[in-house]
Amino acid sequence: MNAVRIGLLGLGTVGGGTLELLARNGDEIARRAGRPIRVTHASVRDAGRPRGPQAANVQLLADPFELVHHPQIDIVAELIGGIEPARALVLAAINAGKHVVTANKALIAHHGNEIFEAARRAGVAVGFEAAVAGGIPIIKTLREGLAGNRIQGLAGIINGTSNYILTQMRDAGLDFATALADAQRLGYAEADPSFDIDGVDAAHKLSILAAIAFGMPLCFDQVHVEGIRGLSAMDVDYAGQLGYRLKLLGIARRTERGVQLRVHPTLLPQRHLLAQVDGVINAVLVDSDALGQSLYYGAGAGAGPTASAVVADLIDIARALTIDPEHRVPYLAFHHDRLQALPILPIDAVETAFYLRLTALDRPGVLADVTRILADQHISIEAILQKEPPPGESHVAVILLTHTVRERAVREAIARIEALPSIDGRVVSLRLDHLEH
Ligand SMILES: NC(=O)C1=CN([C@@H]2O[C@H](COP(=O)(O)OP(=O)(O)OC[C@H]3O[C@@H](n4cnc5c(N)ncnc54)[C@H](O)[C@@H]3O)[C@@H](O)[C@H]2O)C=CC1
Ligand SMILES: N[C@@H](CC=O)C(=O)O
Ligand code: NA
Repeated sequence: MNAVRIGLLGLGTVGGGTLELLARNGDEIARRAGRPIRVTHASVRDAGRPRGPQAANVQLLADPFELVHHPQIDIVAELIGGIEPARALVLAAINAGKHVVTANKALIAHHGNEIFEAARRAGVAVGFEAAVAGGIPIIKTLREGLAGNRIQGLAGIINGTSNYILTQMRDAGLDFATALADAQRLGYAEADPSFDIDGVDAAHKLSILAAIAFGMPLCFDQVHVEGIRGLSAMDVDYAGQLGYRLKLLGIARRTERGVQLRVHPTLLPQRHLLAQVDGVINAVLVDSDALGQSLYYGAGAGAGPTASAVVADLIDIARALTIDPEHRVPYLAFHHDRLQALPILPIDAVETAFYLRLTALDRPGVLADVTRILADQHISIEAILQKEPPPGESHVAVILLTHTVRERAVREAIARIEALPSIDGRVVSLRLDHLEH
């Protein structure tokens, strides 16, 4: 049978890994797909850069638009990243009748609705498994493996770079900047690493997961986003002393009042499976009614793991080339005309437990003032840790863990606590979750 011909846009970490994997496992891939899958063309920004031996038989095109219109290409793999020109290239490929595979979560989160609509009109397929949690087949799992379930929620570590940084800070005592530089060197970070550390990349991925899990259009703009940039080693340490670990979580949960969509650092009990997920590894915990809780774990970034997902999509499309497009698995798992625009809860209305760290004058009565304010807001306390002041210091660190409470109540309490003359500076607040539902 004729080979399926691939045009690669970008030969960086993921493009290079894809080329390498297709070459390494070519025979088995052909047996699975029913025909060989061959990269025939690639478009790169720097044509003069030396490429590996796998690129020897690949024709390099300077103009990526020439590639997407090339008559001898069946599937275009967009692996350059960013919004433009990626969006224009993907839409041009679709309109030229090409199938598309992309690892670009920013593109799908912002323009997925438009891209899927264009693909539906053109009768072509768009694969984006690599866009969420790298090599973990989480999109296939939600769309196909759990298709019989009602999915109530999911929580995941879905940014490898920030998890790598948190792990290196905790275990190797590295500072933030050194750990980030390592993640960049290892090919985990985005071209603009602020996307990783400010939670934006995780929010891109969360919006994709939520759309697929709940059957709603993509709504990235409604995700509440906080990253790890402001975390201090002190809070990582205190969390540990209280039996918790800090992780950047993406959480999507259906409640009676609306859908929670949020990315923020979260304290997790040390014994929780997600608390054990370290380094570049990602994991997604899914709550669904028939199966119960299930956990998906694996490398969330890097050349090989991401190529694993890209190549799986290429094989899926190669297998489906003979199938009527109307009968393919829907992009967002639910039929496109059956998506529901569910209300998204503002973060003020979300209920969760909290870790609060305050710097207080070491004087009788201060703690009583604080607990009175919390009681006024109906916030009950689960644990208190008070550190001895260092010699000569007049202030102590006090850490409070609360029971579950409405976010608005905590914000009001924090404002009143910060106004107390006996409290120094800002109150550090981090959400805490046992993820038991
Ligand atoms: N690195 C990783 O672990 C993962 C990356 N991704 C996504 O995969 C995509 C690619 O990421 P990486 O390979 O890490 O980036 P990269 O920066 O290593 O590679 C991108 C390549 O595209 C080339 N490029 C940029 N603009 C171009 C243009 N107009 N025409 C042709 N080539 C162009 C660049 O020269 C570069 O070689 C991004 O969307 C990223 O978010 C997804 C999952 C994991
Ligand atoms: N920068 C991302 C790459 C994979 O999506 C990450 O660190 O997870
Ligand atoms: Na994936």
